[in-house]
Amino acid sequence: MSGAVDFIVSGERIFGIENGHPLMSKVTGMGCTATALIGAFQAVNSDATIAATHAMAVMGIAGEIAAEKSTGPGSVQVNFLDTLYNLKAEDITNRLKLITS
Ligand SMILES: Nc1ncnc2c1ncn2[C@@H]1O[C@H](COP(=O)(O)OP(=O)(O)OP(=O)(O)O)[C@@H](O)[C@H]1O
Ligand SMILES: Cc1ncsc1CCO
Repeated sequence: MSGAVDFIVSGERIFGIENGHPLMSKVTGMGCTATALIGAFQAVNSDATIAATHAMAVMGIAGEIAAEKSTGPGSVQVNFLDTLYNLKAEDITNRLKLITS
């Protein structure tokens, strides 16, 4: 379930990702983008729950970096793609807001 907090729920395990930016909800197709990223992460991680959590962390962190560089939804859309392309491991370690149950 996506939103201000993304919840990844599977059986007994619940993870929350508190990254992202409200402007992301103003860009049509961000949900589909999240689905595509989750699919890509499934291809390289046999733990589907962790793969989805990692994907949403990258989604949210790229989204908040993009939004910080933007003046509205149009620039968020373009900056999101560039931020994803340029994302560094340190961006994830510095910004990750993970909630564990
Ligand atoms: N208020 C918010 N704060 C932080 N991140 C948000 C917020 N709203 C949405 N997001 C982020 O935007 C991304 C897309 O989620 P959203 O809930 O907007 O999808 P959606 O409505 O299904 O999208 P669409 O229908 O446009 O494809 C997620 O990564 C989510 O974390
Ligand atoms: C189906 C669809 N078409 C444009 S946006 C959208 C929702 C997926 O993000």
